[in-house]
Amino acid sequence: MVILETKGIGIHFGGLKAVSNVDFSVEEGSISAIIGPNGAGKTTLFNLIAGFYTPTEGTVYFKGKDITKMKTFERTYMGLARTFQNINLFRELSVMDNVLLGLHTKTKCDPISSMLNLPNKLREERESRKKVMETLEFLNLAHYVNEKAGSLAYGLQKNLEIARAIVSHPSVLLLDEPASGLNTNDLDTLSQGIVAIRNSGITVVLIEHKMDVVMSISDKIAVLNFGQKIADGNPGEICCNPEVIDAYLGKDE
Ligand SMILES: Nc1ncnc2c1ncn2[C@@H]1O[C@H](COP(=O)(O)OP(=O)(O)OP(=O)(O)O)[C@@H](O)[C@H]1O
Repeated sequence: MVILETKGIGIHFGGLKAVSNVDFSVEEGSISAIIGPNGAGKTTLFNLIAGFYTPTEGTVYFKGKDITKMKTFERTYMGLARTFQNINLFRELSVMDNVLLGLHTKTKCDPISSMLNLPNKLREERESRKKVMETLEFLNLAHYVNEKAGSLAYGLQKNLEIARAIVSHPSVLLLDEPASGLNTNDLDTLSQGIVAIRNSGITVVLIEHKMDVVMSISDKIAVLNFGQKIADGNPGEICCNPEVIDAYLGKDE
């Protein structure tokens, strides 16, 4: 079943067609990748899907519903989560507090209960902390729960961003270049982590330049070039597609 889909989606910035007429669909329970050269429109496509940009053409569907005009937070509430290309943590806050922030869209307590520390507020906070600990354990971060986010090594900070995005157990996780800046040793761990996330029931869509990661874990790959989709298929189909080789794989990235 298709869980996420764009039909004819596009956005123009002045005269620049950053994304143009892109049909992109994601099967529930899969890992999909979006690849393409620098400036091809990958992050812009994510921004259109997540609601950071309003398209100048086309439609976005999530769980069968037209979400094109929905606000970002409404999409998050429906179960669409994302990470950003650059690390976007609260460096002075603890690992626990950073991940707790990822739950704020799902907590139900009203402000008065919060101020008065009413029992339902306390219970909710206990449950939230338990969920955070489970997520940290899942991503091998439990050991760092009380550390400041900014004090963690780069690879752990990237993992922490993923923890914050998945703590509310979204239906779809959009990962923007999760492997950027990681050393070769960390790439295998990242790939295993992404597969484990998918196996836990979260559909994953990633933008990635590291071809080893893309080819080893993706069920489907879509290729963008100059804002347009030039190919999609499984890794075997993509890596021998002449247009893809010409546009991307043949270049040194
Ligand atoms: N808000 C914006 N205003 C104007 N131009 C933009 C904006 N956002 C993106 N662009 C342009 O749209 C094009 C696509 O950018 P985008 O960041 O989506 O590419 P990308 O494929 O993600 O590249 P990279 O792999 O380098 O991250 C680029 O030419 C970029 O400069």
